[in-house]
Amino acid sequence: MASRMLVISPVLSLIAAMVIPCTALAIAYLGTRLRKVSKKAKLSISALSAYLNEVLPAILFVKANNAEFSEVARFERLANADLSTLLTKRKMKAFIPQIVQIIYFGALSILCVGSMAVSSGCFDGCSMVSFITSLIFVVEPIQDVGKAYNEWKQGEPAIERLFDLTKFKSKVTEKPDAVDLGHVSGDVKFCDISFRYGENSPLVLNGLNLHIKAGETVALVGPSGGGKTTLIKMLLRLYDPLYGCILVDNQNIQNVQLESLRRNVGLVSQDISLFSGTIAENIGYRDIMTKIEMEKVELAAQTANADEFIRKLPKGYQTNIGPRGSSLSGGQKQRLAIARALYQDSSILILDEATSALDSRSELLVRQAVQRLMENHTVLVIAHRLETVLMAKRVFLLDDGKLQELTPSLLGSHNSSLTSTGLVI
Ligand SMILES: Nc1ncnc2c1ncn2[C@@H]1O[C@H](COP(=O)(O)OP(=O)(O)OP(=O)(O)O)[C@@H](O)[C@H]1O
Repeated sequence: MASRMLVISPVLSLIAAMVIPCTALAIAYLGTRLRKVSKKAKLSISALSAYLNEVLPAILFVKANNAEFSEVARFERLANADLSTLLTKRKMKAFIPQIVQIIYFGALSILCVGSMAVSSGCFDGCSMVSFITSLIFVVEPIQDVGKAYNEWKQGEPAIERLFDLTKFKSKVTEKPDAVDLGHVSGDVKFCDISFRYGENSPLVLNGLNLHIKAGETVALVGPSGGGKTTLIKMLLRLYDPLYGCILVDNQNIQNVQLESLRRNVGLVSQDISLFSGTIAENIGYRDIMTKIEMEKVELAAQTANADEFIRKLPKGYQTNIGPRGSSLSGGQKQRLAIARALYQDSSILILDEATSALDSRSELLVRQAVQRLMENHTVLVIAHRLETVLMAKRVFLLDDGKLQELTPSLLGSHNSSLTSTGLVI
């Protein structure tokens, strides 16, 4: 098209070419703004993915804390921020070609008037129309539509996957007449529980029976893959058993509201349960959508031996601890997890002991905190250390889907047969 314009009239082509600096200026200005918007869009998408990376691995903990709603709210806030920056970016990207067109049309009008005055008799009306048409076609609106269509097609599979996920229905459902469990004393019975993950998979739990009395601490040990976490998932009703039932204060958990069950059963996972946010928000996690009671937070931190280190932080309880509590040491993270459980004050606690090693002072502080946690609560602890096991009233080995109670004599003698329990001795 450009060569055709040159053939028709080199002078007018030169005048038309003067449009280029104007366009360049406009594009440069819009380009700077687009860069800023793109940077903002990148930050918002990375905030969203950092959030998902943090929350999805801890989904068990989120569910156990009835925190789905608050997490959905947090997700929506970040997703909406991302959507709005993305839309601004898209609008700007679409705006640039429009600006180019407007400048061209403006130039065209001047060109038309000017050329009629200047070039009278130089070339005929047909050439003039042909010249202007060529100029219009230099701008490539169709190419832009093609690009937009390409982008849309690229995003389509991701959107389809997202919609597929929204169609996914949980197998655990709440009965319409499910009752509120109220505040329980903490008596837990596993009655003849059998479970497998898939129809053709082997049984992970096989006719398992266990009665934990209110206020009692029971330790669960066993080799990796023995079914300890699965048993915990059953108690939180993340899965329903294939056979058998679980009773809390003699109520079958399949007949109670999920929210009320998970309010009474707290999960203290000392490894990965912290989120980016302040110390106060992490301890008062259960009230994050309502109002965190600072007095309760501080009391929980004191009992968990965490208050001292928190007060030394730059902003105390309002210090941001970074993704997964990355700015804290292992022992500090564990004490925060315990403080959170104390704040929640569920009658039944599942304590998933951290596997990471601590120095002896931290170990002692954590142990004291765990001991305090065990007072006044029913505790089912997945133990990895002999010291924790020795704090429990009864100890069970879970292997191959079956429970076997371990006698104190076996645990007292640090003998080699303990290696089958998966404990760090
Ligand atoms: N979501 C799942 N889908 C299918 N199989 C699973 C799933 N979760 C666990 N399993 C299988 O169930 C068995 C028991 O796993 P579980 O996580 O309960 O063991 P565990 O005793 O907690 O192990 P560890 O001490 O290593 O955490 C394992 O064989 C595991 O592969």
